[in-house]
Amino acid sequence: MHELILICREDDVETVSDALMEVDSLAVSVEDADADTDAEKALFGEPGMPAPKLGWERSVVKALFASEAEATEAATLVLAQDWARDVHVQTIQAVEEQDWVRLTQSQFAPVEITPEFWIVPSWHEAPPQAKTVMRLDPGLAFGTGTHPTTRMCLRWIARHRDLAPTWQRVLDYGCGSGILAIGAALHGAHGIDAVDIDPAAVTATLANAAANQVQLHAALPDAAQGLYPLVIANILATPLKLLAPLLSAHLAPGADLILAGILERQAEELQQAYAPWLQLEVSDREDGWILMTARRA
Ligand SMILES: C[S@@+](CC[C@H](N)C(=O)[O-])C[C@H]1O[C@@H](n2cnc3c(N)ncnc32)[C@H](O)[C@@H]1O
Repeated sequence: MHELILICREDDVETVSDALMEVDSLAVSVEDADADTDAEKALFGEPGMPAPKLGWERSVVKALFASEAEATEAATLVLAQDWARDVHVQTIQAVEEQDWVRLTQSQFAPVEITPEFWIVPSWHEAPPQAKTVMRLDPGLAFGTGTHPTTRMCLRWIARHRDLAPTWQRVLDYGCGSGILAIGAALHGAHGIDAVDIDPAAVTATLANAAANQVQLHAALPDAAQGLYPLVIANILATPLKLLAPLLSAHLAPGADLILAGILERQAEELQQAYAPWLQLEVSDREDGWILMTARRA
C-alpha cells in the first residue's frame, strides 16, 4: 500500500477528497496540517450533528492506494486540475501493512459507568468488579458509552435502580445504538420502547439488544404510544425543545424525564421550553454537558 499526502486550503478539502475517491483511492482522511503547533485550531462539533467544517485552514489530505504507481498517477491527475493551484504534494510513501481490525479494536476499551456497571466491547474481558455488564461494539449508530451525555444517562439509571419495579414501561427517544434502553433493561426495566428517526439506529438497537439477551421493542418514533413511568432522550437542545410537548405527553403521573445532549449554557432555554409541563433541574454535569431531569406531579 502507498499513501499520497497532499496539503491544501480548507476551501479545497472537499474537492480534493472527492477527486481522490474518483481516482479509486481506498480511503481518504483529513488532518490539521498545524496539529501540535501554536497555529493548531480545534474544531468542535456536537453529537449527531454534521462536522462544523470539513477541514482546517491548512489541511493534510491522506489518500491510500494499492500501489505506488496508482498514488503517483492520482497525484498527477489532481495537480492537473484548474482548481488545484493551492494543492501541493507533500510525499508519496509506503504504508506498512497493519492488522486494521486489531488496531480499531484497541481504541475501544471497557467504559466505567459506575464502579459496578461497565460497557464492555465483545473482544474484552469484563473487569472483575463489574456486576452489571453491557456488551456493545462500536457500530453505525451513536452510543458506545464514551460520550459524556450517554454516560450521564446511564449513571442516572444505575443510581436509581431502586425505582426499577416501577419501570414497567420505558421510552428511549432517540435510541441510537440502544445503549440507554439496554442499560434500563439490565437494571430491571420492562416494556421498553426504543425509537429513532434513523432506521439504521433501529436495526443497531435490535442487534445490540439481542447480543445482551434483552427484550425491547425498537422502531421509528410513531411506535411511542401512551404513558411511561420513565422517558429518556439524549438528542440535542434544539430537537429536545421542539419535542417538549410530545415527550411531556408521554409521562405517566410520577414519571421521571431524563434529558441529555444539552450544553451548560443551554440549561435555561430547556427549562423555559418544558415549563408548561415540568420544572427541569440540572442533576449531573460532565465536560460542559449537563443532564436535566424532572418528575411529573
Ligand atoms: C446523540 S444520539 C444518542 C444515542 C443514544 N441514545 C445515546 O444516549 O448514546 C441521538 C439520536 O437521536 C436520534 N434523533 C435525532 N433527532 C430525533 C428526533 N426528532 N426523533 C427521534 N430520534 C431523533 C438520532 O438519529 C440519534 O440516533
